Amino acid sequence: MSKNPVIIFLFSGKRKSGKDYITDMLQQRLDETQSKIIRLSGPIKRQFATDNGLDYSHLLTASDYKEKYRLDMIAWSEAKRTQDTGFFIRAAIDMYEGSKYPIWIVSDMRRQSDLAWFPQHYDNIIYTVRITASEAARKQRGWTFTSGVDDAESECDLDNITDWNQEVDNSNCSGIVELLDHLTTLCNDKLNNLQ
Ligand SMILES: Nc1ncnc2c1ncn2[C@@H]1O[C@H](COP(=O)(O)OP(=O)(O)OP(=O)(O)O)[C@@H](O)[C@H]1O
Repeated sequence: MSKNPVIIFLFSGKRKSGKDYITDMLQQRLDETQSKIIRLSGPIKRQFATDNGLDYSHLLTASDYKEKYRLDMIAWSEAKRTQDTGFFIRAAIDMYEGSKYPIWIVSDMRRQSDLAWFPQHYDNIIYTVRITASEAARKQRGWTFTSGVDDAESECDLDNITDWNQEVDNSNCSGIVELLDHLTTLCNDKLNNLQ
């Protein structure tokens, strides 16, 4: 039976806080045969694109295209999730072939229900990271407050959670190397324990 995963990183943060930026850097540091970025939004975007005749690859980029459809995607996915809280999580693990990789990097945690699901199914191997950034930094990266998006549950549901394993300010690059060093050490410890 597969022992995968041995560690799961759950990243969250407001829009343009730098989740993709940091999780990409983390994966570049790790052996790509050992780690996989899992985007919970992946199957949402794929299915939404199929159902609405849209370009799936465009929805994945930090583009105006993604922003244009964000509201509709949120409403559609909320309805699915209400029926089954684990629906998109299981679909994402499947889509990114999680069972092949010991290290999972979930880059877009947005809801308390997602945060509750992982320890229920993968106890003791979860490490949560909250990325923060000042509004000024986020604006510089292209963020503008959008009603219906920035005040929606998908953006605010984790705002009052405080018990993250680690919280990092990504307003500038000062804390990133230290974070990546620490996470890489955690991964190596876990992988060494397997041998
Ligand atoms: N520390 C940093 N230094 C320089 N550029 C950064 C930094 N962090 C993020 N960026 C840039 O800011 C932009 C937004 O970052 P990113 O896409 O990682 O945010 P996100 O939190 O994943 O956003 P969203 O929730 O909208 O997908 C990207 O162009 C990224 O390259």
